[in-house]
Amino acid sequence: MSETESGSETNEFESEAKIDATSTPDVSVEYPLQVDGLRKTFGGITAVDDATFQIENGTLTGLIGPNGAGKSTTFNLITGMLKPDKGTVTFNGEDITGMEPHAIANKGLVRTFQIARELEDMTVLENMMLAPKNQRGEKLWRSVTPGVRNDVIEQEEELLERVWEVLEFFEIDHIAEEYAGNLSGGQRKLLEMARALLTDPDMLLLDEPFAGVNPSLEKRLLTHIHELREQGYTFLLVEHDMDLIMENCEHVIVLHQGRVLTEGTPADIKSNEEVIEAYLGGNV
Ligand SMILES: Nc1ncnc2c1ncn2[C@@H]1O[C@H](COP(=O)(O)OP(=O)(O)OP(=O)(O)O)[C@@H](O)[C@H]1O
Repeated sequence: MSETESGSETNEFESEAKIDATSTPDVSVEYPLQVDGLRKTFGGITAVDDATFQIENGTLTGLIGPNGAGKSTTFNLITGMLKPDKGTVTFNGEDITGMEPHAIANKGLVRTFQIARELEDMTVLENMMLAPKNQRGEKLWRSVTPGVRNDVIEQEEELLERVWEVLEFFEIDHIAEEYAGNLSGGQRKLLEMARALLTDPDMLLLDEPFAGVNPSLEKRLLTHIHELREQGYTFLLVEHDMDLIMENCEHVIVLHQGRVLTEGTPADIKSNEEVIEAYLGGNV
């Protein structure tokens, strides 16, 4: 375990940094994400088959299902990495079906991405400065006096301020000068989420964010996710660890063979016979 990870155990993961309220999401939409009749086939395989669900604002929803259930494909369809054969994806009331990933991210629907190899040779701070900023986010650091040369400097300063704010929030400000390639698995996950947050999203899609993360850092990541959820951010989480899903999500959607088998509270899901059967009799 790295010094950072073990050191974090002492402060019980309480982050004092708060994300600036001016950048928190609009909470006026009850169901920001709606997926309706989504279908995707690969040759003879139907990966997603008439999937329909909606995600409530400000919630942490888990998307679960056995291997091959269609979770990753669903994520890819929602975020524009894949185009559906049928069905629609609506975000904040707008049909975003088939839009390009960057256009969807600009709307405030963002997924975390692994740090690309070329970014490993850059520091954490450089990774943050190079994080894609969406148009909404850019407005935050746009100067009030357009056309003046000092604008550029002001924008840079505002961006830097925001970068430090987000680094502090995730408690990785002390490794700002560290090369991304030297980070532990868990620290990389924190950086990935910090980069995603810098795009000023309304909703974050997390695909197995705890894979390869040690328990202490997993707890810290979860603390940050809950803090952000309380501030109004909406999360959709794909995760294989059932206990983690059941303990942390208020709503769970179960995919099976590309369809929504059932959805409900963790208690509903745990006692659902069909779900247990879908997992081949395993403990859910
Ligand atoms: N690019 C592809 N080409 C062909 N088949 C694919 C492709 N992507 C996914 N599939 C198939 O679609 C089905 C759903 O896969 P998907 O990865 O979405 O499931 P998953 O629930 O994310 O699985 P896991 O939990 O194992 O990651 C599987 O049968 C898979 O083999």
